[in-house]
Amino acid sequence: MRRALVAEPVSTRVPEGATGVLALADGSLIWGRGFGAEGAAVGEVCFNTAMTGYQEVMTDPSYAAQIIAFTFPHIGNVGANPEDIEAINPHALGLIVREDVTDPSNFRSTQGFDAWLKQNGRIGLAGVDTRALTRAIRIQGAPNGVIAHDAAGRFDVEALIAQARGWPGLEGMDLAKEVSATQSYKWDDGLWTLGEGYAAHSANPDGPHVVAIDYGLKRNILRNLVAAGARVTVVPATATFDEVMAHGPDGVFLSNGPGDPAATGAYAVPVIRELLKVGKPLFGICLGHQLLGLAVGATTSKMHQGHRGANHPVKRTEDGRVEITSMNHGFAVDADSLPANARATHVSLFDGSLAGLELTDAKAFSVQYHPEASPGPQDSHYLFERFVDELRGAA
Ligand SMILES: NC(=O)CC[C@H](N)C(=O)O
Repeated sequence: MRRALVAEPVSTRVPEGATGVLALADGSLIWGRGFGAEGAAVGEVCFNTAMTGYQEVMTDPSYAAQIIAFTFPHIGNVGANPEDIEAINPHALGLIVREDVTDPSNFRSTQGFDAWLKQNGRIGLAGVDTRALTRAIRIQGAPNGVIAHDAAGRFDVEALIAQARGWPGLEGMDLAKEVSATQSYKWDDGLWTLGEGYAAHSANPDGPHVVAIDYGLKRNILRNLVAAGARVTVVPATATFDEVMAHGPDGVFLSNGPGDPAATGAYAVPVIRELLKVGKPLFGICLGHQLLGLAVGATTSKMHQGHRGANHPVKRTEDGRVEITSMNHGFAVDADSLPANARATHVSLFDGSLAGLELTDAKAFSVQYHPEASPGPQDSHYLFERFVDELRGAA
């Protein structure tokens, strides 16, 4: 039987001063101080070990339906700003932290983190022993739970536990089409405010044309494609092969995104297979990598322990070089399921899981990690140049 996160029997009495709680499907209750928005949200509880980038993490659409425990104790102290977001809205449901969020101290801050969370309807829970929570998650896998915040300290804990138990879990869940853009758009159409340096780049009128399929994409991927010299058009997750081709792509980018790749694969894989058939060069990141794997006949599985952080070492099989990478994934392509026309290009040095693949009979490659990661590390930026340079040759 799984070990509960706190000693049994669990008391349902609200401790003095508690204004927030994490209620897990196994009946565990982790009390703390609520911040950000009030309310309750149900999802998968996972942890992230990055020391910086909490705003990027909260707005990364790949975190839809997830509640993130940050292992770094000081979160929120550089406030919030309009530049560090990976999507217009946050997608993570909430966050769990050790220390209370302090007033911001940073020249880039335009708003306190607490106010930003309130404004965006995201719930925080502070004062939690995040080390103990992380150890428990490592042992038992990412549990389902409800994060709740009520300033008056009123909680119906039985109902919260029941809600956590009733949530079906991420396996089998397609979330890509929920977070995707619903209409195509050109990245350089002024929809995004990127600052002066990027305005110059974003024109790239003669650059190769990349059509990016948005399964939940992060802005910084588009910035990196543009910085490498491409013109970029974004299409929705559910775009058909004909819709993708109507934009006249030189190459197609398969984005990151939330949920179970096998579920999203139901509509994404047939499109990717068609693209391979007509010889379109492909580059995939994270969910896009998993979908490319599925498209060539590999399988994906939910990992016991996902990878989420900014210092994950990955070995490049070609030359043994180690890249320090950012990661955020809970599923992986099963290395032993790769077909004969695919080879493993990168391997995680934490657990040996597959971190990159390349087709030997097509111009298509993908990585499980996030080369676009902002803030850093930047070891893997070369992948954007490799893709766009390849398209230049083909354009
Ligand atoms: N960042 C991503 O694209 C995540 C992919 C997938 N949802 C996973 O958790 O593995």
